[in-house]
Amino acid sequence: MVKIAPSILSADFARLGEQVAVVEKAGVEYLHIDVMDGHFVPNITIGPLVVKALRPHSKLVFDVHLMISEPDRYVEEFARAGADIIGIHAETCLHLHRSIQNIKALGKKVCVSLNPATPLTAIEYVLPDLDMVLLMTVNPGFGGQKFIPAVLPKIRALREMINVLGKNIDIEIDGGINAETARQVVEVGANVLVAGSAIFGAEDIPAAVAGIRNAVRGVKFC
Ligand SMILES: O=C(CO)[C@@H](O)[C@H](O)COP(=O)(O)O
Ligand SMILES: [Fe+2]
Repeated sequence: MVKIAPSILSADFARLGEQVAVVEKAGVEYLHIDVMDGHFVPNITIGPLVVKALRPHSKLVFDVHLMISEPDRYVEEFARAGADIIGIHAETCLHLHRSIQNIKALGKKVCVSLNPATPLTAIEYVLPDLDMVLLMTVNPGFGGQKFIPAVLPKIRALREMINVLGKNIDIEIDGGINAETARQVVEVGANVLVAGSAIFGAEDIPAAVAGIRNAVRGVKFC
């Protein structure tokens, strides 16, 4: 089943708790939390304090997308704050295998993210250790950017790699997802969809969630 992960980057930060409750009630599975440091990406967002503040108010799976340099320095703090899945960028890790093991040792699910230009070979030898791979379909740093269709063959190639392994590894797609692009990425093997502006930017948030859900209903990897 396809999971929907609204990104709070496009939420109203002055009413964050309320907005999380709205998407939770709309039936999404994950809450996608974008952490940016102004160094790895040209934007600064939030840290573990916000994760900790939201945790008692939501039962959603907290999917923390770390877009920060030297993520090893912070993973323990995010784990303690209430992250369920911790995602690190391969581009930020000098010792990717070690960083993955650090997250696993904290008892958290581990995700490795790749920018649009980073090849799948960056994760080839660690893939069996991962719970999820996040493929960026925009350059990281901002919500509301245009989907990069050149990533579609990369999604398909990753699904084929995972099928060969015979393991249950999720493929999460992040950037420019709406009802139309959601369908395109699910057709080539994605099963977790991040959507920020398409959900929190909508007049009717539950209708936007339903629109994405309906667009991918019954769509099979082909
Ligand atoms: O990680 C990021 C951006 O770097 C994302 O999670 C965005 O927040 C997605 O926003 P939309 O493209 O869906 O508006
Ligand atoms: Fe993200």
